[in-house]
Amino acid sequence: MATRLRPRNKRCLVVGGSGFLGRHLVEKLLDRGYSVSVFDICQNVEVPGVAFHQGDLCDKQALSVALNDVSLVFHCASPAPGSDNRQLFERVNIHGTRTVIQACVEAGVEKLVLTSSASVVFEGTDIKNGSEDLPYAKKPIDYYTQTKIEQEKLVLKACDKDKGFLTVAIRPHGIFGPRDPQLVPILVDTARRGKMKFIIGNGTNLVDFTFVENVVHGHILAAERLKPDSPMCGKPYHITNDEPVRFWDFMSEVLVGLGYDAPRYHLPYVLVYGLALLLWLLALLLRPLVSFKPTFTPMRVALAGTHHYYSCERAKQDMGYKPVVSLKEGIVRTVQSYPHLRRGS
Ligand SMILES: NC(=O)C1=CN([C@@H]2O[C@H](COP(=O)(O)OP(=O)(O)OC[C@H]3O[C@@H](n4cnc5c(N)ncnc54)[C@H](O)[C@@H]3O)[C@@H](O)[C@H]2O)C=CC1
Ligand SMILES: CC(C)CCC[C@@H](C)[C@H]1CC[C@H]2C3=C(CC[C@]12C)[C@@]1(C)CCC(=O)C[C@@H]1CC3
Repeated sequence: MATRLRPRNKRCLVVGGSGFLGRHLVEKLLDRGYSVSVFDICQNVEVPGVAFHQGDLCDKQALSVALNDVSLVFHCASPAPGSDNRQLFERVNIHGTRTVIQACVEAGVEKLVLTSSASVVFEGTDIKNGSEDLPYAKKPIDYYTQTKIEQEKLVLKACDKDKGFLTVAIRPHGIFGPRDPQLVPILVDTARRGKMKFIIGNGTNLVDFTFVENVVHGHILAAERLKPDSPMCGKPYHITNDEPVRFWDFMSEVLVGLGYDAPRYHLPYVLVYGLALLLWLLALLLRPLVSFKPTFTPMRVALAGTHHYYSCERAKQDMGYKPVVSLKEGIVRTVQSYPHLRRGS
């Protein structure tokens, strides 16, 4: 069907559509017959049939051009969580999201689906089968989490049935899959530097890792089920694989799949967390003189040594969500997609 003939509710814009999740979302939307445009600060590849708008989401004018005749917006742009740049996070995740909301309202967009994060409730201590009713983290563990909280609040508060502007937030956790720029590449880099020999803590902590196609499925379901009379308006939803796994079993499976040794020796969690905190402080203090980025940040150590898995019961009930790819299958497909990261290549 020619783009201009598609019904208005099938015309969408993916803000952050050049990123890992964004590109998978764009591909699935195209498969499902949507007319798709992308707005991103950078263009990694050209996707046939997709109009690309290059710009910063803090620039309302640039956004407005991209929003012309669009009724559905997915906002999945964010600076990389590994960055330590507080100003960048505040500018993009808070002020930028405010700009996205304003531009959407002015352009007459009907639905805004935000990619939030399950980490908005994570404070570095155990979460077991956490529901969406958990309070936001009072002491967010880093600037990324702090600004994701503010971003989610802004989007959910903007939901206004009377004005015909509906919003919803998807909270994925530990997304992995082909083309992921962080989880597998960081893991392999750490292994290649001989630093993946140790298990932090006793190794029994359960976490969620979510295959990217399940996250995409959750976003599209949310967009399609979001209606003025649905319970979804202005609500957050966990989207996971619904198969919590031991953090260190998951890491080991990926490492072994790529030809590396699984970590074996245990280190006490408190010791590693303390060291990571010390290194982080040192990096902060020395920043004007020398710049170094520790691999084991307090956030990563906390994620590696605690339970953090979430219930997606609400998504099942309100939007009929069910993962479409199992964890086992997701790991196989992910490992196959990284031939260049195999040991010896
Ligand atoms: N990767 C993960 O495990 C998880 C990710 N998320 C969220 O999912 C979303 C997507 O994450 P990923 O695809 O992993 O990240 P990514 O880094 O691959 O993609 C983010 C995209 O946003 C774009 N972007 C950044 N700043 C921008 C700006 N000022 N204006 C326009 N575009 C801008 C980037 O160019 C990039 O293409 C993010 O909101 C992230 O917070 C949530 C939970 C887990
Ligand atoms: C060096 C090792 C101890 C850990 C290597 C793997 C990590 C890079 C990843 C394990 C869990 C991942 C994760 C995220 C990023 C990559 C990991 C830390 C997020 C912080 C990405 C953004 C979110 O919203 C939450 C994610 C939680 C899990």
